[in-house]
Amino acid sequence: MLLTNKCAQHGLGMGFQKVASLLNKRTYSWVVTAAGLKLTTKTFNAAESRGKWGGSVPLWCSNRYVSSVLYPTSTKAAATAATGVISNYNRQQALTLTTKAATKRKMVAKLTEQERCEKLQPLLDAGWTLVEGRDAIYKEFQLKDFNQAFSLMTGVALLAEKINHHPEWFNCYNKVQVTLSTHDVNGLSSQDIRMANYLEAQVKLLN
Ligand SMILES: C[C@H](O)[C@H](O)[C@H]1CNC2=NC(N)=NC(=O)C2=N1
Repeated sequence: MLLTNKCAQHGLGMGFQKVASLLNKRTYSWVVTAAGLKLTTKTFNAAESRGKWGGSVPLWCSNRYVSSVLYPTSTKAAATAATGVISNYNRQQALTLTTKAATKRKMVAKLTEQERCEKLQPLLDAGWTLVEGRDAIYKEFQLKDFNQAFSLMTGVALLAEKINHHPEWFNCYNKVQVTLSTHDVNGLSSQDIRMANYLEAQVKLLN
């Protein structure tokens, strides 16, 4: 479960990263709920939390909503900062995170204009097209037969799971129609470039 990029966009990524890196402290006084941050008197000691949940600190995330995150009392400033950010943050947005993933996950952001020139243009030259009304790219691949089409899709599926980035696609016999966009940033990101380049490379190997 990872911090979504919407959080990073609103600066929550920083707040959470700061707080997340402190989540190994011993006592807590703030709780994040799906409705936002609230004060709590709960205290955990690291030994108990480690024993009880296995990880260093429990993060109660169900599906895509944080039901509670406990902040260290000694960092009320950080929690206040996070509170401040969360209070400005549309609470209806889904957010899921873990301490490890929150600190490690590389936040993807929408492609900049420069990146679009440098990284997107070569794909457009290779036959990808911009999707009308969306910040997304599309290409139809025609393979030799269904077997080739499906082996291409298998490779993409493995990559998708590895980088946690999934295509929108349709397959009919030897055709694979692919649309790429990053839902978390509502547009194109480096993840889409990476997946498109992977597709281009795989198709070259198959043909
Ligand atoms: C919760 C999960 O990590 C996110 O929804 C991932 C999954 N796969 C994804 N795939 C795509 N194309 N865009 C995303 O923003 C995305 N986000």
